[in-house]
Amino acid sequence: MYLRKGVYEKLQKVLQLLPREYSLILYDGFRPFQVQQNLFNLFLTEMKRNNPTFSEKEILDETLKYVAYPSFMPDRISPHLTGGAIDLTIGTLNGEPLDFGTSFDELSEKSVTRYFEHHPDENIDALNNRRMLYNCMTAVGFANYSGEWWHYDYGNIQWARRMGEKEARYGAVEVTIENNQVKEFRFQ
Ligand SMILES: C[C@@H](N)C(=O)N[C@H](C)C(=O)O
Repeated sequence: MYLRKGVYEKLQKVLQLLPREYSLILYDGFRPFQVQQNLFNLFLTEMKRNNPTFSEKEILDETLKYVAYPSFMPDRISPHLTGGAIDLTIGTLNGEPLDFGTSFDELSEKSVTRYFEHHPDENIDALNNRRMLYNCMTAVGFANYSGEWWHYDYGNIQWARRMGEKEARYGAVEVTIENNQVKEFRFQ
């Protein structure tokens, strides 16, 4: 997995804040454009299959809650293309994920970070675990995407907007891929 150095350093700080019996499980970091595009198409197809009565617009609007549109445009860069976005959870020291109330990437309203704040009786463990991740991540400077409890940003345009920063620190990263390996990075 590739990440911006600043993101990696902040994750080290998060590990120091977490109670000693826990670890961080990293699901996804930097994504090349092609990967974002494939993910977007996969989610769109899944959304269509799950909601056969939805209009094209409803399918698109719902899909965009769970995956960013693949874009290099500076004011709407997909966050994972910058290396400044991380999808993660908290696990035991054996790498077993704690209960966060949904699986990673679940297409469900329960994936909204604050869902259990409004439904605490449904799953108090998930509520507390989401709070633990949120508090540790925001304490070191990450900003959460409110639609997904596992997605945090640092340094990209989404982070800058949520934090009231004048500008992003990280733009998009383009890569050349050969034989499924990254051969060259180009920083915008
Ligand atoms: C696909 C999911 N893990 C994700 O990363 N969603 C956000 C919104 C994204 O694509 O940036």
